[in-house]
Amino acid sequence: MTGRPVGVLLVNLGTPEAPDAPSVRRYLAEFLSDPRVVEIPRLLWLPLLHGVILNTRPAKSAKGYEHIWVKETNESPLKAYTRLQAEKLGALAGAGALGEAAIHVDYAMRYGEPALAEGVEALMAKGCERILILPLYPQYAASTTATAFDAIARVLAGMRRQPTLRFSPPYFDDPAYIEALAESLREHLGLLDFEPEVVLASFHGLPQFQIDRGDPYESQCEETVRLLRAAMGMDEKRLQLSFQSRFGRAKWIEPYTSEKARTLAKEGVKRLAILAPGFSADCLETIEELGVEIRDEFLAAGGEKFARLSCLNDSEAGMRLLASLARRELAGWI
Ligand SMILES: C=CC1=C(C)c2cc3[nH]c(cc4nc(cc5[nH]c(cc1n2)c(C)c5CCC(=O)O)C(CCC(=O)O)=C4C)c(C)c3C=C
Ligand SMILES: [Fe+2]
Ligand SMILES: [Fe+2]
Repeated sequence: MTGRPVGVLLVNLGTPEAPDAPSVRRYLAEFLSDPRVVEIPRLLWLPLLHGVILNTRPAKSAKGYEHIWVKETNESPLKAYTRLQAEKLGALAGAGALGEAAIHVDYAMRYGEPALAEGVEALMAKGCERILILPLYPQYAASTTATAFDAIARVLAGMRRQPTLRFSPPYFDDPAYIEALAESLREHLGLLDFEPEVVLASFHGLPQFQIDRGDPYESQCEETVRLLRAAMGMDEKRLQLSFQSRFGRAKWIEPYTSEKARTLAKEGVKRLAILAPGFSADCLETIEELGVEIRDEFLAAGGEKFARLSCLNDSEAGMRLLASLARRELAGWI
């Protein structure tokens, strides 16, 4: 290892500290107060958020988090997988997989803990004057990618001696991403005791007006699926696309995963597998929403076999992807 150390900070969305209503309330309050996430005028939104949503949603969501909580390490799956991704990427870097420089890897959350400021400061304390910020969002949305960069810029705004930063771009069409998804999909389909007639790629949804205002998110999801179809040799009927996790009453981008699953069952599809290529780690939205709610809807509508396939998480394919992204974005620094 030579030269001054370089830092890599993996950034994910955020997650509660405990599976109870007060912790979920704190998390949702921070998340849903972000004007990048909810683009409704503050004067209308804040009374609704504090008067209704934060009094009802936390208790319901806490039950979901309780189901999926990782008891051994006392953290949510999202945090557990993101931490493992950082640890494993650090080990890969230590073994020279990213190049010859000393590379420190850490992770942080846009909302909640560990905070972005903590992550940047921890890397600086290890001597990193150059830091690559790598948001774990394959597709760009203002509500995820842009708000992470906004928040990092606010962290630096308070510093006398700032590090030099690079921001990693969205990787929706990166061959390493498509190959990791294809490898993971092949492996998981091979483990099933049935052959799905349809594989559904379900992405987190967005309000339609955010797309209308210029978010490239929907077209990037479509491009990911187009490339994954090509890599898998699947056609449009076999590998389909939908959007989940609608929140509130506004129109979100369609088709909705819940409607899609029911429609497929009603059209006679008996065996369905769902993957979530837009999530780099399994979380409430994949384990509970897809694995329980959507499964139940599919089976209730006449489906017979259902499988939810894991996200890339800290799998070998997933780690190869992160190493590939980091190696490319660190070019010239290492
Ligand atoms: C209010 C609107 C929301 C937008 C816009 C939004 C965009 C968005 N979110 C993710 C990824 C995740 N979202 C997660 C949870 C979650 N998302 C919203 C709302 C919006 N998301 C809510 C209210 C919640 C909480 C769910 C609940 O409490 O029931 C998560 C999971 C976090 C976890 O701890 O498990 C992820 C991940 C993306 C990628 C995205 C835009 C593309
Ligand atoms: Fe979300
Ligand atoms: Fe949800």
